[in-house]
Amino acid sequence: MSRRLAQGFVPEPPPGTPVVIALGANLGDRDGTLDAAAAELRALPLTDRVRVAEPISSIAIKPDGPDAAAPRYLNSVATLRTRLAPSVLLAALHEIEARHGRVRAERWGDRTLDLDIIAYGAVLSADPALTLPHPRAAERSFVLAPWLALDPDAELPGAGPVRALLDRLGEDG
Ligand SMILES: Nc1ncnc2c1ncn2[C@@H]1O[C@H](COP(=O)(O)OP(=O)(O)OP(=O)(O)O)[C@@H](O)[C@H]1O
Ligand SMILES: Nc1nc2c(c(=O)[nH]1)N=C(CO)CN2
Repeated sequence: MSRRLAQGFVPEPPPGTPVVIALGANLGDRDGTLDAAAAELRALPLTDRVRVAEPISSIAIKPDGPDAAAPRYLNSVATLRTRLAPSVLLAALHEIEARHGRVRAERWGDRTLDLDIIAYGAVLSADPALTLPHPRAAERSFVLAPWLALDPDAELPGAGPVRALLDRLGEDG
């Protein structure tokens, strides 16, 4: 045994990768579902420093644009550190979605819970099964606004400061 271990030195685990997750819900008890999902993120193995933004209400965006007839969304963002690999984290998020009755039918259809990985450290991936950063994050004020509220210095890898991205969306209406 090394002298440091013999002296009771317990090494810190590696700190993990900073990850940003978007949460959205527009069916059912949206508040309750987001609260439960936040608790489930806090309970993930090898994961700590989970912070969750105050949810915002947003109009449903459908493939043809904003849809005032669809139920409004509650959206939030969580930041955390994890030592789970990206694919393992995505599988865990799909399990959480499934526990909340998520059904995948039409594209951008109404849903009880959606969990997307917005960024996993500075990892860039074009894999359709897990594209990083999330390819539509920079266009989504319902992602950028709660993220900025959690972290005023947030940066979307490859796209720049979240504050500037959000300002740009504001100018476009
Ligand atoms: N960064 C990512 N986060 C979550 N899922 C992703 C990501 N990149 C690719 N995917 C893949 O996208 C598939 C569809 O995900 P999902 O049903 O949540 O899409 P969506 O929420 O309807 O649309 P959008 O991707 O525009 O938010 C998932 O099965 C997953 O494999
Ligand atoms: N307001 C809002 N609209 C959406 C959302 C969402 O989370 N919030 N998610 C979508 C697909 O992920 C499609 N449209």
